[in-house]
Amino acid sequence: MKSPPESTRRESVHWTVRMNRRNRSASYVLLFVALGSHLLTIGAPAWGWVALALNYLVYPHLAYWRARRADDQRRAEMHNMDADIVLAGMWVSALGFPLWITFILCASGCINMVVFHGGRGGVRFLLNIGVGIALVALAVPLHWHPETDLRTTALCMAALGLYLFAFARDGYERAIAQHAVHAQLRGQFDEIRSLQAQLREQALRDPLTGLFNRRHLDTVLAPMLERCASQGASLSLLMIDIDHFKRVNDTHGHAAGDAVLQALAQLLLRHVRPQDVACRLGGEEFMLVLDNTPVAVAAQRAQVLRQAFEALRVRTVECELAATLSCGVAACPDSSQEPRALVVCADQALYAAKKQGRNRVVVHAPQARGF
Ligand SMILES: Nc1nc2c(ncn2[C@@H]2O[C@H](COP(=O)(O)OP(=O)(O)OP(=O)(O)O)[C@@H](O)[C@H]2O)c(=O)[nH]1
Repeated sequence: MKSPPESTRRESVHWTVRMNRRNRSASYVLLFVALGSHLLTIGAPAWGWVALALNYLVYPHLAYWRARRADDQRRAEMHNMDADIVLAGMWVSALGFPLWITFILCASGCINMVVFHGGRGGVRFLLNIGVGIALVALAVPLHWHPETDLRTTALCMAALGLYLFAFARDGYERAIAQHAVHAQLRGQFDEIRSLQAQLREQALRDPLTGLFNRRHLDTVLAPMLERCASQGASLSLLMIDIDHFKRVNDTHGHAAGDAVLQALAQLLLRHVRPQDVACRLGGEEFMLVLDNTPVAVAAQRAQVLRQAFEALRVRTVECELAATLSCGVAACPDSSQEPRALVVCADQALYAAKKQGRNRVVVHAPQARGF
């Protein structure tokens, strides 16, 4: 993979590098004071002070500089943390394992490792501290000098307290930031879900009339028929077509035709029950699925609809329109129990209604009945 250009690399600093720089610089000043107090007590030679200044005042900046320049900044920062602990191991062993100093260096190093590596971080900490001790042991014999004076002990306590405070504050800030991101994601997720629901609804609706479309009919008809069959109930289809609709368009324009289609859709919605399904199949063709309705009742309802539409006046800006409809009725189980066949039966009945002069209801049956 191509690494980002030098300028971009400089500007974007990984959050681990940024956070550790701040924490390392601050806590290392505290450690400089605490360890300096101990060096003062034991009368350390000049090179001890130089090493202390290099490690606790200069090294944090070198570590940051190195990680920031790295191609993989996070990885480089993890190596910095390894180096922190190796150096801590060298200090505690060189000083004869003073208990308080050993405790604060080990506690802070171990916490860091576990936070970034989980349980394995504990093992990594032990390996690194062991390497530090071993390096010193290779150079000088190890000795045992566990005591620190009161001043150094108090400074160690203060340094550890401040380190833990800074650490906890970082954890708090990260938790707050994560909470904000989580809330934002939840908001976006809810929005996506509501858009999906809208899309699903739109995919099933005819945009002009708001009625269901043929796709929805195909989805619901088979299960409705199955339920009726299992309950021994009837289900009726009303296939409705506006008569001479082309004339409406040709005479009054497409917008007037649309108004008639919408008026019929409203009429159908006023006449259906919640369990019925009203669809626009396309053009000027509509379908009503009347749940749990025997054919005779369906024919009566179709007749009521036909009359209501005939009496309806559709007002547009330019004119007032009237139209009629023809309707074919087919019922389950009378005509068929199979969805497609039942639709074909209703279509045949509609065709018969048109053929018989329009503005009428025809029921599909072995002996077709007209009204
Ligand atoms: N305004 C409008 N017209 C439409 C729409 N969809 C289809 N049409 C028109 O509906 C008309 C249907 O005409 P035909 O299929 O010949 O039927 P018809 O004139 O109603 O004649 P019959 O059904 O035999 O009584 C055509 O002129 C189509 O252009 C629509 O969404 N809006």
